[in-house]
Amino acid sequence: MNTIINPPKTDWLKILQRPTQTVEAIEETVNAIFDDVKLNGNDAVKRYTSIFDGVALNDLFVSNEEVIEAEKLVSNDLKAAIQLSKENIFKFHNAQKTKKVLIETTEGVACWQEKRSIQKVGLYIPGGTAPLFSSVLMLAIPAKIAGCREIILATPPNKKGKINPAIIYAAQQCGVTKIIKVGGIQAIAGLTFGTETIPKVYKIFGPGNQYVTVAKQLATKYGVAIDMPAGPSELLVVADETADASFVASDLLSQAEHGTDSQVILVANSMQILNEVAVEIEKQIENLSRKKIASKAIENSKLIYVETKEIALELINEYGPEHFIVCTNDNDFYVSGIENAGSVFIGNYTPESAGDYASGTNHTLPTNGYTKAYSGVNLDSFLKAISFQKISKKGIKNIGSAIEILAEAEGLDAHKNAVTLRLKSLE
Ligand SMILES: NC(=O)c1ccc[n+]([C@@H]2O[C@H](COP(=O)([O-])OP(=O)(O)OC[C@H]3O[C@@H](n4cnc5c(N)ncnc54)[C@H](O)[C@@H]3O)[C@@H](O)[C@H]2O)c1
Ligand SMILES: N[C@H](CO)Cc1c[nH]c[nH+]1
Ligand SMILES: [Zn+2]
Repeated sequence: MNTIINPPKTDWLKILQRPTQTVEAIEETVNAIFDDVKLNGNDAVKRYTSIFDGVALNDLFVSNEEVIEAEKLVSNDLKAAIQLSKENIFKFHNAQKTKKVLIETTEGVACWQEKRSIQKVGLYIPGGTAPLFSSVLMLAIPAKIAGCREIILATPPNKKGKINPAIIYAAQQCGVTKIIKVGGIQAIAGLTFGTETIPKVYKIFGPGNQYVTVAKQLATKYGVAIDMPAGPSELLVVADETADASFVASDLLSQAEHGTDSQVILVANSMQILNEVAVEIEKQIENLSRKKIASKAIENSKLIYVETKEIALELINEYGPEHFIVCTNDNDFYVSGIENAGSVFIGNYTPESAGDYASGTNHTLPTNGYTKAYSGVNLDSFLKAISFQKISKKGIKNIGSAIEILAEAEGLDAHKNAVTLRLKSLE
């Protein structure tokens, strides 16, 4: 891990660069696969599954037999843990329901807003290096609360053409309509264009590696909406001498183990905690089953010392981390000052893993600096807001002449006439 002391502001951009590839670097591959899937449907989807996942599939869908088998393969302990996680995610997302907003803007002019669900949604569940069944809960639970009608889940198969039973079980528990055994760019292409058997959806959700993330971004060219670019995991911890170095190191490693292109950063006002965390990382990494992946990610990672908390906060907002842990003697300063972050974890006893699995918040979050403009997945991600207005005779008299003047000033006679005719009818 690189230690950087008091970097000048002019260096921040370079220091805070993500290790992921750019859209430009992956675009060509995505475009070629999109064109092929658009033209050749399932044949192309199967061909790319064979190239990238090393398996020749006959059927792209999880069968009823596989659903029954999955239920038997998941242990009771795991089922109970899934249940607790499901309940907390449900509570937090159900509480996000909003009431109809209604207001009379001028006497006789009623305006209101109501939410409606997006009817067909595609959920991408990563499965390349770890079967992220927790992401099923994070996406399918709010989709169901919102009232989405068709919930199509796509996830890569293993070399035997199977999906991890916990993914199937979680999907079943959360009311997913269909599971497609397809991952990567070909899955996003299938959900974007539809094939002989894969339904075309209106919005695609979910995290994934850089290929999946770029494919989602390019899918928007074809009229499909996406939740956000949710790529390789990131974590930034701000800590001082009140933090526990072993806790901080464990948190940094928890996100480093996701992928070689994950990035973790420690910002500190104390050289002591910085050094202690570095030692702890070396120690703890030895016992990880994904040591190789975590070590590679740690190479992309930084320990940054800055003089003051004000400088620390400015740097953190410039980076805009997906996950932000605050462990200092003045947590309120960071909590009230944070502008750009996906999800914030406060205090020594709030590990990032809690948000990944069971606190109730959503773990599908913007990465790569997109926290500056995007929210993480929440109930509203699965809803659209429709506005309504109803104007009475009194109402049109009240606002009619203003509309006429505005329409005339824009040179739009027909707009003006639509009001003038009504006002005349009321004379
Ligand atoms: N931001 C978030 O909210 C969030 C949440 C969970 C996970 N993640 C991230 O999701 C990612 C999961 O990645 P993963 O790889 O394990 O699973 P994945 O399912 O995203 O990707 C696997 C697929 O990538 C495709 N692929 C692999 N190499 C390719 C290549 N060279 N060219 C074209 N396609 C290729 C294959 O089709 C494969 O099925 C990690 O980076 C993790 O950090 C992010
Ligand atoms: N930390 C990931 C989001 O970046 C989500 C996850 C799923 N499982 C474990 N972690
Ligand atoms: Zn995680």
